[in-house]
Order: sequence, then structure tokens, then C-alpha cells
Amino acid sequence: MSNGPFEIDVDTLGNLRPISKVVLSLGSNLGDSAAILQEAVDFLAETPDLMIVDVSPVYESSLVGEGPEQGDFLNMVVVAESTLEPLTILDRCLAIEENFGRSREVRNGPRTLDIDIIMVGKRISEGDIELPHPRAHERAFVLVPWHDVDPNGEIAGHGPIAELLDDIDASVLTPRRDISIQANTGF
Ligand SMILES: Nc1ncnc2c1ncn2[C@@H]1O[C@H](COP(=O)(O)OP(=O)(O)OP(=O)(O)O)[C@@H](O)[C@H]1O
Ligand SMILES: Nc1nc2c(c(=O)[nH]1)N=C(CO)CN2
Repeated sequence: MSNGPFEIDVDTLGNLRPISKVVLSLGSNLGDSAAILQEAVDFLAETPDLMIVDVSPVYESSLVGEGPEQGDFLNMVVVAESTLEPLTILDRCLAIEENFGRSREVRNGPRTLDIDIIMVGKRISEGDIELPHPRAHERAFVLVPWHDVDPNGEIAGHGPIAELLDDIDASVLTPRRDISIQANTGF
């Protein structure tokens, strides 16, 4: 899959809307994380004008970066196609996070659900959203699952994820083959 926009959609008013590749990183380390990830993917699949192309395997890892003592994360990546604007996708992701009672009281604290927007086509930072996600290129919990389902993926400004993987320690991740998240698109 290219990084798009690579196709055009025509809406009911006849407007042309570019279809962009969207990559999302989902993480959870509070509550029943496997069930939360499945429900989050279900909510994403119900989003109008966003079509899930693939969901990755799930990996477990300890907190990357600064933060209080907390449980290990489950992480996965969703690859989709969408005509939505990045800020509309962000609003939808924040609403899905809130549905699981996501709290931001403790900075970098444990979270029921975190959805990071890794990229929307070749779009770059605009307003309240940083694109591509500024830390995605150095995060094993993003690059490894993404590469599993999209080996030719690229991050604008950083290059092919297959090459970025050479610079990270993937051994920090434990594959959770006992957990399988499905994209139930209803078709
Ligand atoms: N690409 C992006 N994906 C998600 N949120 C973004 C993005 N760019 C900017 N934001 C803003 O940053 C906020 C995300 O803050 P949050 O507390 O979830 O960060 P985090 O996921 O804990 O840390 P990190 O940004 O290192 O992944 C969102 O509310 C949103 O307004
Ligand atoms: N292992 C792991 N570490 C993290 C994660 C995460 O999802 N998994 N998310 C972060 C902020 O988004 C910071 N650190």
C-alpha cells in the first residue's frame, strides 16, 4: 500500500475527496486490555468514511519513556483508509478513548486506552495535531506490529519502517499470540 492520497472518492454532493492511508497505534495497560483493544477496533470499524484495511498482532511491553510505576502495555496497530480530515479522526479517537474512561490526571500514567494517530497520508502537522506522530519512528511497539501487516509502510520524513526497525530493539516486545483482535467490519 502506498502512503497516499492515492485514490479519490466522490461524495453525494459530487465533491472529490482524496482517500488517505491512516495508521493508528492503540495501547492499553489498565483494565481488561485485550477486551478494550477489541472494542476500540469495533468502534473504529463503525466510524463513517473510515475503512479498516488490517489489524496487527498484539504485543506486550513495559512502559517506554518516563512515567510512574505501572503495568505492562498491550499494543497493536490499525491500518485504514479514510477521506476524513486528520482533526476529525483525532476527535473520533479521543471520543473512543473517553468511552473507556481514559483519564489524563496523571501525566504518562496508566491508561485504559490510548490511540495515537501515526500518519494520515503524507499530511504534516496542522493545528492541534502532530503528523506524522513525532515519536512513532523510534517506538518498537508501533513499528513492529505495523511492519507485520504493512511491510512496505513508510513514515514521511523518516523513511521505510523496514529500515527504521534496524535501529530499534524489538526484543523489548513479547508477542501475545494468545490474543487475536478482529476487524469486524459488518460485511
Ligand atoms: N498524532 C497525534 N495522535 C494523537 N494525539 C495527538 C497527535 N498529535 C497531537 N495530539 C494531541 O496530543 C494529545 C495526546 O496526548 P496523550 O496524553 O494521549 O499523549 P500520549 O499518547 O500519552 O503521549 P505520546 O504523544 O508520547 O504518545 C491528544 O489529546 C491530541 O490533542
Ligand atoms: N510500552 C508502551 N510504552 C508507552 C506507550 C505504549 O502504548 N506502550 N505509550 C506511551 C504514550 O503514548 C508511552 N509509552
